Amino acid sequence: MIFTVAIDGPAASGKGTIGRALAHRFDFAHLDTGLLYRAVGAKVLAGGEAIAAARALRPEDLHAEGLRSAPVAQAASRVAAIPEVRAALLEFQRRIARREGGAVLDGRDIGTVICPEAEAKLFVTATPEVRAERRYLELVQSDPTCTRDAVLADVKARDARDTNRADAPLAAAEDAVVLDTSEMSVEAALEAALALVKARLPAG
Ligand SMILES: Nc1ncnc2c1ncn2[C@@H]1O[C@H](COP(=O)(O)OP(=O)(O)O)[C@@H](O)[C@H]1O
Ligand SMILES: Nc1ccn([C@@H]2O[C@H](COP(=O)(O)OP(=O)(O)O)[C@@H](O)[C@H]2O)c(=O)n1
Repeated sequence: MIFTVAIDGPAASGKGTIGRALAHRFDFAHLDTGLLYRAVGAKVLAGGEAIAAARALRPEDLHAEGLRSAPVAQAASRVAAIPEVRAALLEFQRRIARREGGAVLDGRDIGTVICPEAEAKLFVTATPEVRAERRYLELVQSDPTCTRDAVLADVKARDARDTNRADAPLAAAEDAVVLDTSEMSVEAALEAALALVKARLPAG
């Protein structure tokens, strides 16, 4: 069966949490596409050139140390605005999206550009303040010097860059179901996502 769940939304809205849970539930593959841009961003921070790094990206690069850090997130959103970087990463994502056995991809442009034909599309969002608090609680564990204000500024800067770029900007597909998780528990968000996927799965 070919079945794609496309999950898009701004930073720290809960895309990955929902994506992982759905993939586990239905035994689908899961690709956190942000990791591709983070891996390219990390290579640029290490002195590489963005387009060359994107073209040379290998699956093991997605497991590199430190990809979740704030500086790598900012570098990711800068390289993500370069059309040649996006083009270099497109085929890999499409192949996974349409693989036999089902797939969940989360990112910014899955329902709009990578897989417009996805059977189920979710746009997960929350207020910048709620998202920054969630991300702060994660980041402070590995970097005790990080502050709520700095994380909120990072989230807002990245959202603005991702939304305003010309190529594949962050946007909800017209046929996406919007899930605002600002006042939703993880469990409630998962339940809503699960209901959408179940409704779209072929009967039987
Ligand atoms: N509905 C929710 N309520 C509270 N915390 C959440 C919710 N969804 C996700 N989180 C937490 O917020 C953080 C960011 O979630 P994540 O799924 O990694 O977001 P994204 O993939 O959009 O960046 C994680 O620590 C996650 O446990
Ligand atoms: N499909 C995607 C996924 C991520 N990205 C970029 O990669 C950055 C990091 O994405 P991410 O999904 O890991 O970020 P979080 O939502 O986890 O904070 C984003 O800010 C975007 O600039 C993108 O442009 N397109």
